[in-house]
Amino acid sequence: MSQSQSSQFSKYRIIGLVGRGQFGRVLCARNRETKNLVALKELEQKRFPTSKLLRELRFLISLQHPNIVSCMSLVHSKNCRYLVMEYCASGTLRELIDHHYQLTPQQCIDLVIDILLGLEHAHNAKIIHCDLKPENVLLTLTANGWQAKLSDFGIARLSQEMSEENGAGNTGSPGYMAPERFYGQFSIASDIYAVGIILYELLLKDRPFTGKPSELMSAHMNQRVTIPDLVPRSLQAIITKALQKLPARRYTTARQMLEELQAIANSSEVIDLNLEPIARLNDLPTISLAEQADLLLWQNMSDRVVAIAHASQDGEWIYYATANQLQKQLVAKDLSFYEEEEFVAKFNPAIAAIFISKQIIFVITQRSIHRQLEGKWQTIYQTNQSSEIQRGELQSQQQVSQKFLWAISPEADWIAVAIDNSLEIKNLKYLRSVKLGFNQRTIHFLVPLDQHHLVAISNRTDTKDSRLMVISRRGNLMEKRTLPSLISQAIAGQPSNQLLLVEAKNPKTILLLQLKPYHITRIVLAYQPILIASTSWGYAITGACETVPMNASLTSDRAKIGKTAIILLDFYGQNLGCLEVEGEIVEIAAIGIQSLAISVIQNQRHRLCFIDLKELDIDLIF
Ligand SMILES: Nc1ncnc2c1ncn2[C@@H]1O[C@H](COP(=O)(O)OP(=O)(O)OP(=O)(O)O)[C@@H](O)[C@H]1O
Repeated sequence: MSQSQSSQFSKYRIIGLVGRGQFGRVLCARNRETKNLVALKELEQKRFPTSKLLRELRFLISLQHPNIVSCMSLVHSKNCRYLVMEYCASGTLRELIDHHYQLTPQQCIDLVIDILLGLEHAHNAKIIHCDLKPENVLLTLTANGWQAKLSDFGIARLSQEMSEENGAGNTGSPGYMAPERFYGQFSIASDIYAVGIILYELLLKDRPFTGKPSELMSAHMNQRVTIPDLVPRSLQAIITKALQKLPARRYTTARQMLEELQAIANSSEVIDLNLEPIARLNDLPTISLAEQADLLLWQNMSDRVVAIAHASQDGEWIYYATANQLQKQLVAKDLSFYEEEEFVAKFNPAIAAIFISKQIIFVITQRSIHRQLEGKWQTIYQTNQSSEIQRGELQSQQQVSQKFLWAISPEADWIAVAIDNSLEIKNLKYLRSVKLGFNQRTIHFLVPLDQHHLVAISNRTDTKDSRLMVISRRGNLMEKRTLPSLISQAIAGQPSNQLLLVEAKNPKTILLLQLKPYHITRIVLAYQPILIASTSWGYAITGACETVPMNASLTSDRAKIGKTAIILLDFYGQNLGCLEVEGEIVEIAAIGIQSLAISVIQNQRHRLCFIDLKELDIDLIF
């Protein structure tokens, strides 16, 4: 490795800490020139003497394969050495396994096939991994699943070598270690054994052997593996062969195991395999709110509530819009009482959304007449004594079919408005604005990110992917990323830098996207999301309890909804609980930190309902 290669730490801009391993920290960084993301992995000088590390690096850099995390170089900062690696934005296979939901059998097999392809390439280059486990399999997102990439090649082997030299015995993870590894021996067959355990764990959310390291050692060496009958015989046979105690009885190459898996991957036995019951073991109970009437505060409304927002003062001031009217109402923080609603103002065209920050209430109105859009935003500055009104127009001269999109900064000092491929960001204090054009690219979603930035998302139907652009409030393009799917909804999370996106092609699938460090988690929900509210602890997502036909129009679908589910997710996408409400929820908003407000239609009656989450048996971190 040349000196110039190893001294270019400054060409990377650190974006954030991704994780910590036994060798040190892993950072997400951007190459200032190419704008590509990389992972910088700290390697302690003491643990890895430079000569040995450089020897190993020669192998690592030569290992180029789509299923192996590629290593680019070694760079030095003042205090540390870093391995520069390809960045994998969807975390590790461990995180995927630990989520509540179950992957499909096809997804499990595809991930294992990826692992075997990477292993085959390394084994052909005479490199054995030695420490294969879900923590060392990194993921990138693809259109329908993930691409698995093996990491820590060489470093694991070097670490093993260093421990042996120091008389410390074996390194490795006992849960995945083949029997011979406990005697300090390893071969291609030891990696195959670890793949067998990973396949078992992906399918069954458990490992064949668990316990303390000494118990694990004895189990790997002596105990027979039992595979539940649920797993088809063809898959059982593959796992059993990979997990033979004697290395010579296992698959002799990764290719052999891969071909057997490929042969059964599309068989009816595998396609029809229903792994859902396994995931259900971890499922949280669904709370039916009809049976818990005392936790709710219901109120009959004369009209449909189309928008809800709140401002916290001595109690919770709830603002809500019914068509052209904005009203407000004081509700006690513990929902023990509410006062009569008060009229605030009338609007024309009808209200589409309201947003409150500090004492400013934003009201967005819009209507479409003959494919011509008419829209306004209006702010009402409210204090106890007076209210001051500021108005702005959202005018479009063009014939357009889509809506205006808008994003308001958390402290309401700018508003961004997009229509088709143009974007205007208006500073509300100085009433100055910047305008941007995006050539042929239509903006489909606009999301405020923090006080200084917003995100514009554009779906590209020709390439079936979407482009995400981080734009500063002054109109500078800060960051561009491509997502491998089309998006049908996008909202900002309350920790700035997080977005929740719904995939258009996989309608039950959401993406939680973290920008610093860059991270994407794909989550499959039990229901197809309809409305999403971001809260101080995560997200509340409504979904129709009945399956909604994919090709039916939204309005006709909604008419059929008898019960609506509210799925509660934390910021990591973990399921916190599920509520079921009679009727159709047409609007949802977080009220303070522990309540939700929902607008419900049931038997053609309109109701506004407040739910006190603190009283429910749900572990929310308030
Ligand atoms: N190339 C990468 N791209 C994105 N994230 C990465 C990358 N490499 C590592 N990470 C993240 O950093 C964390 C720590 O990684 P690291 O490889 O140092 O430790 P580990 O594999 O968890 O444990 P060990 O130190 O035992 O190998 C991982 O859990 C993963 O989330």
